[in-house]
Amino acid sequence: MGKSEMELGFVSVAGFGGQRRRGCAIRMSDGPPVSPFASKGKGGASLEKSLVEIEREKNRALQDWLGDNGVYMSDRSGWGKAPHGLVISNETTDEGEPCGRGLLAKRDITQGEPIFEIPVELCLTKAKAVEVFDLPEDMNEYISIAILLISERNKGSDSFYKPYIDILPSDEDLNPMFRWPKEDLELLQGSPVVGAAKSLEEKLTTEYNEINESLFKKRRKEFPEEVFNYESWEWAFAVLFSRAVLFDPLSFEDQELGLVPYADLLNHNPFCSAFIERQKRMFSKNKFVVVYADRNYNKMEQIYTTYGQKANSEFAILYGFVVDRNPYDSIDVTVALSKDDPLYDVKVEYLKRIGKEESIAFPIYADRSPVEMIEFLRFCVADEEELGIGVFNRMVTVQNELAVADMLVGCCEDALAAYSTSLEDDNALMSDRKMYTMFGKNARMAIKLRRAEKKILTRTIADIERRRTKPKDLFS
Ligand SMILES: C[S@@+](CC[C@H](N)C(=O)[O-])C[C@H]1O[C@@H](n2cnc3c(N)ncnc32)[C@H](O)[C@@H]1O
Repeated sequence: MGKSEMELGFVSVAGFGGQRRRGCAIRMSDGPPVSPFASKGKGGASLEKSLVEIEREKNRALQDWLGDNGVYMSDRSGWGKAPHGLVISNETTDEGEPCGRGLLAKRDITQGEPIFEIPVELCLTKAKAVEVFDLPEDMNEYISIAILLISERNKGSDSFYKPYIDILPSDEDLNPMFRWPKEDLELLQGSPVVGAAKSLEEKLTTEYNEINESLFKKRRKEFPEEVFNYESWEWAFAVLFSRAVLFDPLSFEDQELGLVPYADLLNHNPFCSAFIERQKRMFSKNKFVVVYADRNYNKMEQIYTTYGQKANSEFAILYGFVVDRNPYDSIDVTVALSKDDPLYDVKVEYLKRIGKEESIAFPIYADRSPVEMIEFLRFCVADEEELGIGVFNRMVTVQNELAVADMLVGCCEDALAAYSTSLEDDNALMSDRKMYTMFGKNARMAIKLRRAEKKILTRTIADIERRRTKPKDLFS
């Protein structure tokens, strides 16, 4: 049984008005970060009450549905079972940002305790989709589950999954970066994340067009255009990217993608190690998805999971949020052979032979640069003699090591110069809390993300400058 990692965006954006800063329009919200359930204006109190009540009813319906379908939801201990220990909160926050629903401990929970167990039959998987729609066996898992999800949402009250579908974020509340409007992406001018977000959107469009031609149009009765259109396709993928779990990721044969009702209410904490496992039971052919507590939790504490050791850019693109305290944050920096290098042709020829490009993007972190990048840089800056040594996994010569430092500093400086704002500008924007909270959610995430990237680049430069006097220790 391998660890499963949530691959995962919900976001509610209130973008009104506008402010210009160095050519970038920043959309403002009409107030501080708000929960999707908060109300505004006259008559707000009663509206809020009813919205809150509606969302609570959805939670109750989900919990009843889980109980009716084999999940132990009782408040009492059962045979070998502790009372169900969770309650759904509709208004969780992290770093001052609303996170939507989340799961809280209803009682003290002990480290290692199985917090809940969901029968695999309740999960939405490719196998289910193939069963319902007779889809081609070789169809991609994401596409198969997206088709099932769109179909179940459209069934409304007739869907077995209704209580689950009802708690999924709506189209407006689902705002991963690949769905951001152009003006929000402009706030990230210079960041490599913009290209990545656009490329994901293009990929989704291409895939939709292909499936539309090869399946939907050919089986129109089953896949009517008013249901299986690009809007629902994008919604389904945004749900999948932000909520699906990969079971048994380490086993090529057993790994499987699935949406796991209830488990997908767990929010992300980079310091959490709680994992989601699919297990087989003794004396039963049924499998369960189990979540274990990674530590002791006090009553009313939020229970988290980890969505994996991802960079903020990945969280933004797939889930629509960014975390400041992300120890795994990185930024891709592209390093390349110089065309002015007298040995350019020889080096390109060599790289071709070993199947490498002459320009490669590497992730750099606040506290380290990848060994492979340093090796590649040593090769890129090598003179004829150094090239003859042919070993780049350690310092070649002092001169070569210092040339690597120069090149890396140059790449980081170029990357910093590409943004339309400086780190100081972003620090000032974020430290003015009143102003910062007035921005729409996308704008807040964009500022947070570009600031985090600039911090990594600035730290890398400072670190190299500090170590320059001891070339042997520069990259060892
Ligand atoms: C798997 S769902 C978790 C349940 C979700 N909060 C809901 O309301 O259904 C993932 C989504 O929760 C939100 N989220 C999870 N962890 C977060 C965090 N640390 N900060 C901000 N938003 C978070 C994001 O919108 C993300 O796309």
